[in-house]
Amino acid sequence: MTSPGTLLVTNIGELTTNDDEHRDGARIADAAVVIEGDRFVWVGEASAAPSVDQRLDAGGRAALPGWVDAHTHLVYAGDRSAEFEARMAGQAYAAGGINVTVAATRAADEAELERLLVQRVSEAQASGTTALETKTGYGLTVADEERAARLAARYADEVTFLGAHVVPPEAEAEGAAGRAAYLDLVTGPMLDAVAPHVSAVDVFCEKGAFSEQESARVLRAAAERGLATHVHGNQLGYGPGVRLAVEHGSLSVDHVGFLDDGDVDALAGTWHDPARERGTVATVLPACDLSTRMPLAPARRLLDAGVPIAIASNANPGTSNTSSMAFCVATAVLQMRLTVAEAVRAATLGGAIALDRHRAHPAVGDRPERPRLGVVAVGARADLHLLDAPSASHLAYRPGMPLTHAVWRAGRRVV
Ligand SMILES: N=CN[C@@H](CCC(=O)O)C(=O)O
Ligand SMILES: [Zn+2]
Repeated sequence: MTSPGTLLVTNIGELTTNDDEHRDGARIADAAVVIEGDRFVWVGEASAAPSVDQRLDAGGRAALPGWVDAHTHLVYAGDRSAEFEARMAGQAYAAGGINVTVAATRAADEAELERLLVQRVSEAQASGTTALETKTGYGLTVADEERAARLAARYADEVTFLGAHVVPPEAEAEGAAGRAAYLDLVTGPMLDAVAPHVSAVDVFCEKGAFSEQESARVLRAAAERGLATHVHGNQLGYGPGVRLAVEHGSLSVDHVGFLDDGDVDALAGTWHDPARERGTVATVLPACDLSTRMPLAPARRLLDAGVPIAIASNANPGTSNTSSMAFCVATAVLQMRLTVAEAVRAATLGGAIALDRHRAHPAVGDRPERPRLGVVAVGARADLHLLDAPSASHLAYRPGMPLTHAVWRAGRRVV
């Protein structure tokens, strides 16, 4: 194995691969990986590693797949720290705050919006995020949503259309007719405008946002165009979000703070239903739960019921202004009662499953081949996160500490 650009990272004290073939929670002790181009080409015990042209000694540090952040809202302008401060003084979160960001985002010029997006993506990368999904949803006109989707497609691995975030004020002012006209727009011309840039459609199914019937319409329109779906559901109270996601075969339902037994059973059932190609992931957003002072999503209960979960940051200016996946993982361990291995897996492979990126996709039309994410395995994209720690447990054992030592994304060292 001597082709130029081949790199051996060796003397990895503990490597989390997420590859179930490896014993001990898919971890290998005293491990090494070989990266060639944008892929892993060899993974195993350091003593058996092939010799290659470049070699990096990891000094016994722990390594894991880069974080796969499957839920963010990074295309926006403006600041909502005053709303946050009021919330910490006792005010409840309400969907209406989204419109403050919509106004600031519409007012920003494209270069500024792109600068802000790039800054946020680099910030996420600096703490080990190597793959991320981001959503539109702060434009809410055809032109503003198209602009957000187009910009996002330059920097995110997956882009999701969230025209159904809230009904914007100019439509809300027209009452029921304005609402209906806005839904016509979201499921028609707006969806057509963003379609070249997005792989999925999302809807905020909640009081103050979209009803069950309205949300179902959005999900049907996505399916008619062959797009995958996600649902923001059960965030502020019990509701139909999970049920809708299950009925419509969504890749994930996100937030899931308020679940009854029927919701949990329905999600688990999607993974045992032979009529389905795959099930619906429950994506938990611990930083958002804390920042809105909502109960933490029942991640332990979901896992015990057999529901695959993802942990994501939900980075956005309203409910979760952080892209730190390490913070989310530490919270999931310390407060949601996950083991370290479960939390790390949910923030890497879990995110990849929520985005349908745990498997490789062949090239289609203009879209190049998309390699597997969230695992350290031969053929997967070479996304690797080296910690300044001997074990991944330090992510929760030393919460809040800057543990990112080095990061490779698609074979390129970025940190
Ligand atoms: N819940 C809906 N959307 C975002 C919040 C958006 C905002 O408040 O700006 C979320 O996922 O929490
Ligand atoms: Zn969100």
